[in-house]
Amino acid sequence: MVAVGDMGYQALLWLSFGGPEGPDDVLPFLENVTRGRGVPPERLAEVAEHYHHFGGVSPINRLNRDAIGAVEKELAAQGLDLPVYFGNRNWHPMVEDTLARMTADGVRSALVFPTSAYGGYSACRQYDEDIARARAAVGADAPRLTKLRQFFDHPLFLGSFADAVRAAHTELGRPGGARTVFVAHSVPESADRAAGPPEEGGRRYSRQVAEAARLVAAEVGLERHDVVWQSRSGPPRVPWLEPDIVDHIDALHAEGVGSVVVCPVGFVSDHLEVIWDLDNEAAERAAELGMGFARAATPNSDRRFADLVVELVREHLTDAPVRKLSGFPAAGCTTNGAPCAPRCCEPAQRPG
Ligand SMILES: CC1=C(CCC(=O)O)c2cc3nc(cc4[nH]c(cc5[nH]c(cc1n2)c(C)c5CCC(=O)O)c(CCC(=O)O)c4C)C(CCC(=O)O)=C3C
Ligand SMILES: [Fe+2]
Repeated sequence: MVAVGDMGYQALLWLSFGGPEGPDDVLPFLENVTRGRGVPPERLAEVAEHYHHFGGVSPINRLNRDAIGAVEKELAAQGLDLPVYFGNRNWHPMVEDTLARMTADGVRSALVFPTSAYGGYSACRQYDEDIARARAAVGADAPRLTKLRQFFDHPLFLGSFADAVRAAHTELGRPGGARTVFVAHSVPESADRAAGPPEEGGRRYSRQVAEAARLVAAEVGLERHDVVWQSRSGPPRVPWLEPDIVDHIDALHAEGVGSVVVCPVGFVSDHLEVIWDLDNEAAERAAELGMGFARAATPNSDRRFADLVVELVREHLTDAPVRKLSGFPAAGCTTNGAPCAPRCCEPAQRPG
């Protein structure tokens, strides 16, 4: 075993979104997610119903625990002695509590794996805010926390989506006959414009999503593909990234497209927004229109996901080459919650 502590890090903190684990958790969880964000009460009630449809349990915590188990095995297999801790932004185990435990266990410096591959406020900068908030809650003894970089263009991340898209086409059984549609979480137009350092011209989130989709499409050898969005929230008068996946299925039907493969390239696991908005709503619309529908799996279920995390860790421990397939700048790796660059992905001014 290599004592990674000798290299300056004593732990890996797995930092995720969090989700309810029973009916009584749903409302307090949603209040944590939306505090101060101007999400209308009608939208909250609607989303609460999605959770109650599954008994008030989001799969996200279980998926994270499964993935952590796989990463622990892979770290051990590669001879790296690095304990993994789990903390969330919005639900238990809360990152503040996890960081307090890490501090009590004597951790002085840790790496952080955020369960989002992309830049932008919700996908990157808000995890920096979580890190800063947890350190402030712990106080002067808080460990130094170094977040791993954005991995939307990593060959292991894109490779598992490429295999999943191929498998979904096989499942549909219409080789070359189905349109492939990549989908990511919508964000407000204003948030996307503010994504990235201002001198890069904004839109880091939507440009990275489009680039990830392009790279997967190229690896699969797709003739054409589309990039669309899901799960918009916020007041209707505020513009968000469009088109929405369900509207897009209507548009494809009108164009004469007979079947679709939907690939949730914006996410790492089959959490509630994937199983509700895609497997439920989008699949239902396709069925109503008589269209074929298959949804590509997310990387969490692929054993390469653990390899990806360990490879990102290794970038910090050795001079291992940084593997990335896009020409976009590597970003997101910062310490103690600092932004990637001045004014990078600044949070929008929110009502209230
Ligand atoms: C870019 C992005 C990602 C991908 C990056 C990443 O993975 O981090 C993501 C992931 C997720 N979003 C999730 C759940 C929710 N997101 C909400 C609300 C919002 N998401 C936004 C953006 C994103 N969200 C935004 C701009 C809002 C509006 C409010 C605000 O400005 O913050 C709401 C409130 C209700 C609603 O308005 O829909 C819920 C319940 C879950 C957990 C699902 C589960 O429980 O399994 C996950 C992984
Ligand atoms: Fe979200």
